Amino acid sequence: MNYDEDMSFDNSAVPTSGSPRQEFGLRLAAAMREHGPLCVGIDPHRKNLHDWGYNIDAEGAELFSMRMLQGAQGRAAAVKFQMPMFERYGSKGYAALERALYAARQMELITIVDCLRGGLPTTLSSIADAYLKPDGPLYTDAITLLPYYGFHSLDGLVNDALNNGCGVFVASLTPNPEGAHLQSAIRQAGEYAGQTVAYGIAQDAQKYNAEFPDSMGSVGLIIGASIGKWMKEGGVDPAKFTGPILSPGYGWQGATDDDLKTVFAGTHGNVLVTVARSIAAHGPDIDELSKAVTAIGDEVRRAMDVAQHAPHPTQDSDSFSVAAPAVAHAQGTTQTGNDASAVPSVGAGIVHAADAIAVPGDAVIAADDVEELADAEESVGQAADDELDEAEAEDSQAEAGVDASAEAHTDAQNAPAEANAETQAGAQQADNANNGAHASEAQ
Ligand SMILES: O=C(O)c1cc(=O)[nH]c(=O)n1[C@@H]1O[C@H](COP(=O)(O)O)[C@@H](O)[C@H]1O
Repeated sequence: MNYDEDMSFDNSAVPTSGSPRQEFGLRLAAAMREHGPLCVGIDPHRKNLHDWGYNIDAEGAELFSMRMLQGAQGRAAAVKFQMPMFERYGSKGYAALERALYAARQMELITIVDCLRGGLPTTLSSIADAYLKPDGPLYTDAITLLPYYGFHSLDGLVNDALNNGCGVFVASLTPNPEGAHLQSAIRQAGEYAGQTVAYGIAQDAQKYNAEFPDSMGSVGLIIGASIGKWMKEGGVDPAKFTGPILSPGYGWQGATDDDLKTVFAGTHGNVLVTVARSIAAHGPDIDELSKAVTAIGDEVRRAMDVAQHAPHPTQDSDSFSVAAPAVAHAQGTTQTGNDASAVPSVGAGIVHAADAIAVPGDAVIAADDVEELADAEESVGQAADDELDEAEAEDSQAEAGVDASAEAHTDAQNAPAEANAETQAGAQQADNANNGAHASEAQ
């Protein structure tokens, strides 16, 4: 089946550029149409660096990134950098991330920096300056955000992102069990009183996307691929969201093709599936990484193709119709040439917490099942926690072992030389990208 022909958002019918506020969604949709819905997670975790025989330092993180980028180039729509895994090395780590971002842009990969920031508007304006402005040191296409000061605490940053042609992904229903407990809590007051925390987040994000109803928006959500059991409690229906959805959890964290098909049934070609460790496990050989990106990309593409053609999981008549967005259009910009007839009608509301969601391939989640599901989730959560503890323990051992024996370890001895060579290649790309950036600034 030709994925291109089956994108629910026929973005070939909309301009590839238009209002800056539309730009990230359009660029990401075009990249997903060309390369499929995979986002390669670049997580230079100490265990990954150790397994690849690299030093656990900024140089190791940069070398790791350059190899992951080469595996992803031309095979995946986007890459996502796990920012704290660079930050841990201080200024050298930031410099490594800056160079990796430049290299990724030169490779025409959409970049997301996973910094999961949140806070009050004054704090966030500095985050926008760092990441979302063309002259920012860590300029990227999109960043991830936490909305737990309230979604509107993010409005200034979201507008900065949109006005600069960038996007954001706001955590909504994350795959960790405690996250589900928090995010499915019922709000006591305010606009969304009586509905879940996650519902209000999704609804507020959707208001921005309603600005461009005929194409994928630029304000995204993070919805874990393994949250099937929590969809009813969470009160968020991914099929009614028209911005991009960044979905971690596939592969290493246990989510399968069936989970993707279930959780994202009826979505619109707007789900970007992040995979990090299941790809890194094939490194450091670039051919092997490339093959892994292609193979996992194909799996994810097939699953999402089924998902987006699955019947909409809920037909609630009380669907919310999203009010006109309370955001201003960028001055002097216009939206042109959208062919609304080429795009299916997309309900812009997000399902109410009390509405049941019929999950294809699974049972309709009924109220009676909730207790049973909660028990099941606890055991899954415990298993996941145990696995994480084990991984952490393994990581500490690995790090202790590597740190102690770094000088004697043959691989570790080889790594810096290789790191230098590749870092120079990355730096060269960064220089070229810099030159390009300066050239375009000069124009
Ligand atoms: O922000 C994220 O992307 C994220 C949010 C979340 O709730 N869970 C989650 O796993 N992630 C990230 O998604 C990636 C998943 O990596 P793997 O589990 O190795 O494929 C990692 O970079 C995680 O930090």
